Order: sequence, then structure tokens, then C-alpha cells
Amino acid sequence: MKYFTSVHDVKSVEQMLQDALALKKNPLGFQHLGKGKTLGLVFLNQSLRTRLSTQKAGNNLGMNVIALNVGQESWTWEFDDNVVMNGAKVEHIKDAAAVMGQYCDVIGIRCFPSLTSREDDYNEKVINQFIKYCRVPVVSLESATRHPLQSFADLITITENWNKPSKPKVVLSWGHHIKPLPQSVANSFTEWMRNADVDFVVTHPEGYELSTEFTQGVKVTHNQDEALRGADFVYVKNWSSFEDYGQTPAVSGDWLLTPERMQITNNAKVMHCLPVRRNLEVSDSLLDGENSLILQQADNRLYAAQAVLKEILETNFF
Ligand SMILES: NCCC[C@H](NC(=O)CCC(=O)O)C(=O)O
Ligand SMILES: NC(=O)OP(=O)(O)O
Repeated sequence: MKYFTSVHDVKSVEQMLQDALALKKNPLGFQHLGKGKTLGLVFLNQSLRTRLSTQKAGNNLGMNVIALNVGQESWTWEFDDNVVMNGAKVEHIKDAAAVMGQYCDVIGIRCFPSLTSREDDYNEKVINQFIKYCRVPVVSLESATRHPLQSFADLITITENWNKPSKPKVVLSWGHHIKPLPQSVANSFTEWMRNADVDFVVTHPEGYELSTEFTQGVKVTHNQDEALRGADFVYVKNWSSFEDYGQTPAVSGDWLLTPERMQITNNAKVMHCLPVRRNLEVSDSLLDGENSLILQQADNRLYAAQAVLKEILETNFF
């Protein structure tokens, strides 16, 4: 594997899942793989979990890790070609990526969508340019349309919490927010669940349909109760409209996940990728309750990142 930008880059999800579970038992067992190798982490947006877990994953594999916050500690980047750069953007991504590729053996990049140009975002304008110009293996730390390290950690978490022979019912349920958020986490979770042995349902208000590129063949309903009935896992996430791109159409009804609403589930576990807007998306009592998996999900980000980096190091492009 040279690039990890979606589930489609993974040769065997089952194999990588087993690898992550093994790494969780023996996180320091492969330090020789990364010895003398440098992992660069590039952030065009904020982060807590992704930054710290991926840095730790690199360290656990013996790598040196360097991180850059673009725009805050570094020069601002231009992404368009053939422009006269006489404005606020200081450096073109083609130069920045090429330089970083000289310093790093593997690079992770976080680049949220603009939420203004659907075309640019769904063509993955930023991460694809970065991949093109840096010439080294690249790991998505959440791009315009996907967050594969998160979804992989979510799959690890679901696997750890399910030991019955039947498939679990997994529900992705839209939650309220105060501002437009990317569709990346929802797209990506949907894509990974389609590849997993689960019964998967997505529920959201009208106007919040995800791209059919992700939901084709997936059960989608506007009726949250119908989706929650008999659920084993409920994953809450806000996202903005794909159709009316980046907008937040008016929502009828209350989508906050509460203990009362959870009563129709099969004593479901509660999931969220974090950061979560408490009592807007999910109520405190659920997030802090015994069925909450939010901390286990965050913990598994480390092993997801480690399994991905290990596979890249083992493929040996160096
Ligand atoms: N898993 C990381 C989520 C990152 C991002 N959330 C945010 O930007 C939340 C910001 C806020 O709550 O104001 C998202 O939804 O893609
Ligand atoms: N879940 C997640 O990606 O968290 P951060 O945005 O804090 O990295």
C-alpha cells in the first residue's frame, strides 16, 4: 500500500483489522520497521486525536515524527494552477509538497473540504495534488470526502464489542450542530460499513442525503425511530447538505440522541468520532454512560494508524 485515502486502498480489510488487534497487544514490537524513517504530519485544519494518535503510532513503530500546521506556523498555500500569486497565498502546494517529500518517507495530511465548491471537494483537489507532488506514500488524516483512519478505528471498536454469530445492526444517525460540517466522517463510515459484515442503516433529516457514491445499496431512512429499532450500535454525526452543497437546510424534529430515544434499540452502544457537541448531538448521560464507546474509539485511532503505517513500511518504497 502506498496511499491510504479510502477503504479502496486496502488490499484486505480483514487482514489489516487483525493486524491492528495484534498491534494493540504488542504496540512496540515493530520498532525496527520505522528506524531511520521520518513521518511528516501536515495539518491544514485543527486536530486533537488524529495528530496525537498518528504521532504516537509513528513513534511506536520507531519513526521520527515532524508536524506542520499550515497557515499558522507555515506559509499559506495556493492550490490553483497558473495563477499570478500576488495575493495572500505565499507558496504553491506543488513546491511545498515536493519539499516535504524530500524530508519525509511517509506523509499524513489533513485537508477538510471547502464546503463551497462541491466539484473541487469531491475531486479531492488538495490531497490529490499533494500526492502528485510529494512523491512519497501518503496517509489521509481526513480529506475533503473521507476520514479513513477514523472509520478503521470505528470498525476495530465494533469488532471488539460484538461476539455474537449474527450480524450487528449498525445505525449512522445525523445529529444537530451549530455550523456546516464536512460529510467526510459519514461518507467514510458508510463506505467501511458497506465492506463489513454488518446490517447497516443511515438516518438523517430530509435534505441531508449523502452522495449516492457512498449510499448506493445502503438502507437510508428519514425516520430516526425506525432506524434505531433493534440497533446494536448507534453512531452519531452531524454533516451538512451534499445536494445544497455545504448548506444546513431547516430540520424538522429533534434528532438529539437521548436515553429515552435509545429505549427502542437493543441496548445499543453509542459511538461518536469526537469532538462532540454535548447535549446538541448526544446527551451527556449517554456519552458518559456504560454503553458509550467514545473513548475506546479514540484509543483505537492509535492502532488503526499503526496498522496502516506498518503496512506502508512493510511494502517498502524506500
Ligand atoms: N473526526 C473529526 C471531525 C472533524 C470535523 N469536526 C468539526 O469540525 C467539529 C467542529 C465543531 O464542533 O465546531 C468533521 O466533522 O469532519
Ligand atoms: N476524531 C478526530 O479526527 O479527532 P480530531 O479532529 O481531534 O483529530
